Amino acid sequence: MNVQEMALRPSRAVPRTLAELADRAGARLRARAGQAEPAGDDHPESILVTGATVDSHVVAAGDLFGAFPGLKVHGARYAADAVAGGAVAVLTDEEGEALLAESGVDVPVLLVDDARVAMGEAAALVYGDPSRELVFVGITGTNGKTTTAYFVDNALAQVHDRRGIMGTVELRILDETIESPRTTVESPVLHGLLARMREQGVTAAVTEVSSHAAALERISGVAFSVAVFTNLQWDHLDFHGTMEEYLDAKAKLFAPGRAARGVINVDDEWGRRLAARVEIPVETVSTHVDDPQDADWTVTWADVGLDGVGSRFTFTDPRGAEHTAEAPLPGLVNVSNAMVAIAAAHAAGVPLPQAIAGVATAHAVPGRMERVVERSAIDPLAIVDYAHTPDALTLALQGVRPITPGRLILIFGSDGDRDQGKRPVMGGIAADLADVIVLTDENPRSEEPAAIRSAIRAGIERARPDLHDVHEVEPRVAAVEYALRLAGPGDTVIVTGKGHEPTQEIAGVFHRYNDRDAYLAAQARIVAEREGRTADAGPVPRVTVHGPVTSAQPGTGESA
Ligand SMILES: CC(=O)N[C@H]1[C@@H](OP(=O)(O)OP(=O)(O)OC[C@H]2O[C@@H](n3ccc(=O)[nH]c3=O)[C@H](O)[C@@H]2O)O[C@H](CO)[C@@H](O)[C@@H]1O[C@H](C)C(=O)N[C@@H](C)C(=O)N[C@H](CCC(=O)O)C(=O)O
Ligand SMILES: Nc1ncnc2c1ncn2[C@@H]1O[C@H](COP(=O)(O)OP(=O)(O)OP(=O)(O)O)[C@@H](O)[C@H]1O
Repeated sequence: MNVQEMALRPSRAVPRTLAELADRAGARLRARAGQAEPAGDDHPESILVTGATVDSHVVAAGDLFGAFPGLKVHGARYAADAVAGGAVAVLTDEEGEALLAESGVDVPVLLVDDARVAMGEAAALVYGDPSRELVFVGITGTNGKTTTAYFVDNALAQVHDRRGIMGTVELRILDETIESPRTTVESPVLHGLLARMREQGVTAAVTEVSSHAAALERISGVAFSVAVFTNLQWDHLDFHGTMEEYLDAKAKLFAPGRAARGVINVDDEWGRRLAARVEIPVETVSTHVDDPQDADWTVTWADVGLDGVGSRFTFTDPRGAEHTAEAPLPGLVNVSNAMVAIAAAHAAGVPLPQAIAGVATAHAVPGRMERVVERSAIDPLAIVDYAHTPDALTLALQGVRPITPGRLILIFGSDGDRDQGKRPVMGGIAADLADVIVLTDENPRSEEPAAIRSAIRAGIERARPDLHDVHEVEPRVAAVEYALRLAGPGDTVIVTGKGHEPTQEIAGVFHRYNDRDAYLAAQARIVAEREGRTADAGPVPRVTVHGPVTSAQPGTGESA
């Protein structure tokens, strides 16, 4: 176990017996795989468990190892490794039990039908049900989870000095932060982290809940104080199949027993469907001034502001009283996120004036509408954003248009090994809403990068048949610099898709890469050249200009 992994658990756990775990998880207890019900001296019910994991790489002495079918392989295949690492028992399903028997794994087995659900319950018990002892807010939705989570965290800060946050960007306890492996960690890690938080005096925490996490039962055993839904947009259909199934996954967060109460944004049809079907007490939120929905919290007026910093808005609360509030990031989507965060923080016990003040002063969220180069008399505004779905891209570009006197220059691509259908759609959106497109790579993963770009280009071409102002540039680090050099002071450069991500995955290899760092390095070279200083040699761009360049005058916003 390395230092980072150790930080994901409490330093001490009250030992639980296998009998207690079997009871909580609804499991049958076997002395070993393939054996009938235990009897006599062979009975393992008093064996003590002090931790839980589903990953043989991070097992600790005294752990319960959860083995369930993955997408590639059954976890029971790694049970022998886990036992060698100190696991004292394995929780698994029938298929797993057969695999354990085959490989001669000789520890007691907790046998269940659904090992993912049971593992969450067992881990919750092992770590003492920490989610029940904190104010714990879970946020789901296709877009806006991270932003809303940071807004809620800032609102909670008004009344809770000691907090934690778990999501795509980081896992943070007080001031200790580590890179997050994914949006929502596996259930034993979630319970372990919460237990560590409790140990450190944390009284309130927020987590993002991805639809994968809900579908794969990573939130099993968790009790949320407040469950929050932002929106449902086209994404992840490669995993969920249909939008209905996608909504079903999100709805798990709102199940009775899982969350005490809910806050649901009903701007979209999916939010309205969700609000209509959940059984827990729910407050609804409507944030679109021009398409108001019947809701408890309603945004009545919003001014996006032209300074690029944020927006002011007014809203009515469930009692009908009107309030003025601020969203600290640009674009109407952030009015939505701010409104939802205020309602969520209020539902989590933060008095309304403090919730409003906390959200208004939320710090920059890494990689979400993050301004990296500020506009000046000589420089463009340069923004990093995480938009990687058609709707998010539309909203991001619409959000920056009002703060762009010149040209809107978009640098983007699309992920490999993920939903392919969105590629041409996003190309079409870019063609409609950006002036200049710098098409590049995102995380190609195992796919051929040129093929991904070509699928996006097909969508661009449908909307912009002459492909004017479409530049294809690789690698991404060079595309960022290329776009920045193309831009003049009135222009806005926005790079979307990777947000805060610290790596770029190409052909199975994770290379250290970050959009913000790419901007900063490029800008440093541009400034050095401007001042006649020697700059390091920047990345070499491989460029294809696909059509006529019609807006060559940097910064004027006018076509040549
Ligand atoms: C689709 C998905 O969620 N896959 C996750 C899943 O992988 P898998 O089913 O292929 O696992 P597997 O390799 O078959 O292994 C099965 C079991 O054996 C265990 N194992 C495996 C190998 C080993 O040496 N030892 C070991 O113990 C694994 O921990 C696992 O429990 O279980 C693995 C172990 O927990 C995860 O790492 C993996 O997440 C991968 C990295 C992933 O990319 N997940 C994405 C899709 C995801 O979850 N994304 C959402 C956000 C989506 C969004 O909103 O953008 C997220 O919450 O991050
Ligand atoms: N409420 C919203 N509705 C639509 N798009 C949004 C909203 N909030 C933010 N976005 C856009 O979606 C991008 C991702 O936002 P954010 O990271 O907050 O969402 P997320 O749900 O955490 O995404 P992911 O699960 O992919 O990490 C932002 O960079 C922005 O472009």
